[in-house]
Amino acid sequence: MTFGSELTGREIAIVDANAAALGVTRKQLMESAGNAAAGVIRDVADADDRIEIVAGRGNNGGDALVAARFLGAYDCRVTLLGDPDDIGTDIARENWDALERSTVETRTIGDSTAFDLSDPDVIVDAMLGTGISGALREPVATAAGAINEADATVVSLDVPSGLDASTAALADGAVRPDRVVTFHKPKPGLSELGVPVDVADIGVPPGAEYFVERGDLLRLSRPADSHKGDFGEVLVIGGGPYTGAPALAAQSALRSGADLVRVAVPAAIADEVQGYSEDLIVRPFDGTQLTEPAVDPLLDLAADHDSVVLGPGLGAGEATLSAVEAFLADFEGTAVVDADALRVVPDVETEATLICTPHRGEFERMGGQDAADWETRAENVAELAAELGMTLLVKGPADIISDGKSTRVSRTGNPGMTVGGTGDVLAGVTGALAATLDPHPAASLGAYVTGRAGDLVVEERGYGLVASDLLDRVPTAMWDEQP
Ligand SMILES: NC(=O)C1=CN([C@@H]2O[C@H](COP(=O)(O)OP(=O)(O)OC[C@H]3O[C@@H](n4cnc5c(N)ncnc54)[C@H](O)[C@@H]3O)[C@@H](O)[C@H]2O)[C@@H](O)CC1
Ligand SMILES: [K+]
Repeated sequence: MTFGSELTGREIAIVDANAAALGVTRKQLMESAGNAAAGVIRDVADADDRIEIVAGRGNNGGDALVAARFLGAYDCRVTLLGDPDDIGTDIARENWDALERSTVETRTIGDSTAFDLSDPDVIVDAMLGTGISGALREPVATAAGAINEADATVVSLDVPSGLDASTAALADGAVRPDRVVTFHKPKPGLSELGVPVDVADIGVPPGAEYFVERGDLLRLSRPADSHKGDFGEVLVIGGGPYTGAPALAAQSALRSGADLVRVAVPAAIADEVQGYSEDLIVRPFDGTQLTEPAVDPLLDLAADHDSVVLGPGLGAGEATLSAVEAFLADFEGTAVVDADALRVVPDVETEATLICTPHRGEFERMGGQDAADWETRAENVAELAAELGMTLLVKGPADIISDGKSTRVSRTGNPGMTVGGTGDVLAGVTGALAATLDPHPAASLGAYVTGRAGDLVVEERGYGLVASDLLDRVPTAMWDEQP
């Protein structure tokens, strides 16, 4: 179980980058795509047919340049819409250069008025794929019109040029194909076209969707023009017997990009928590631990935040656990629940969107079945997540993330991270991500980034890390390795 049965443009980019992270390059995928496309074209064309291949400047065009190489036995002409120097990627350019040195007939046109077709029997539409944005621009618009007018069988690669794979919207003047060969997985909008769609396996490694890898960082876009509040406000509710945990979670949330992080802790430890960092905005509630009287004010405070991190350092006192239950019963926002607060989750009825981050022992206490191998454990996590109706992130050598529908595994992290406090860092990172992302991607990236931060520390200093060492590696793990 991984992403959905149809991949949007954004997910395609993530899968692409994850395949590369797993050692299967984009050029290999392009080669497989072009080969698969050639197979469908052979299926459509007669041996003496005239084939016109119209290639765009992106990797969709690149696929067609590979296909042309496989169709050397046919009467084939390749038209590149633009100048070779405009070709967007090195792998497409390399395939263009190879074609130019071969016997395949090629030409380039930049000006749409020059676009003409030689009355072909088959036309291959490889102008735009999942990289489309907006209405068709020249020279694609004119070429698409000519293709639609032609008396030929039209085969579109990946998607008809003009279909936006992220929204399933068809641009005006989009190519109307007789057949589509799409790569790896169907795309939104294809099934509504009413034409045969071949889904070609192009050798994307099965882990590219299953494992959370560097490609998933593409979900994090910090637009340069962002302003305060774009990246969410997080409320950490914790502390009591422990003071470091809520401070760690809060500092992790800040390092993960949250604009504001408030920390609600018992008044008895407020000064101590503030002492960890002046960046924290401490909101004390009466007493030495969380108890019922604090719940209503906390619900009001939580309503002003995009996400809540509930649990770090709260302890498992009877009064505290019933206060946690009371809070969750009335809370309707998004919360990451960690540590002892997890004890009450299976029994509480709540409208809240929950991301629970148990370790394996806490997972079992919540009713999950632990298992030695992570495949079995993954199935059990999916089962409990479906039963409880929430997203589970079960920490372990391999972190397992599931909402009951999609299950993924993050393999970053190392044995040095069993030290206390890394769970608080994970909860804070996940809480910050949950302020702007859906629960499942927030949990997936929370696990990946926290583990990666721990790996960076060990790479630099060897074992002996303490949880606070992770803090200044979180931004590195989030931003410095974007594919
Ligand atoms: N992700 C994957 O798993 C794989 C993807 N591959 C191919 O890569 C394609 C995506 O390639 P790219 O991301 O390079 O993007 P595209 O090749 O879809 O198009 C990008 C180019 O089209 C131009 N363009 C965008 N919108 C336009 C519009 N409205 N009018 C005119 N021009 C427009 C852009 O300026 C850019 O030059 C896929 O559709 C697929 O064919 C394959 O190589 C195989 C593997
Ligand atoms: K296309």
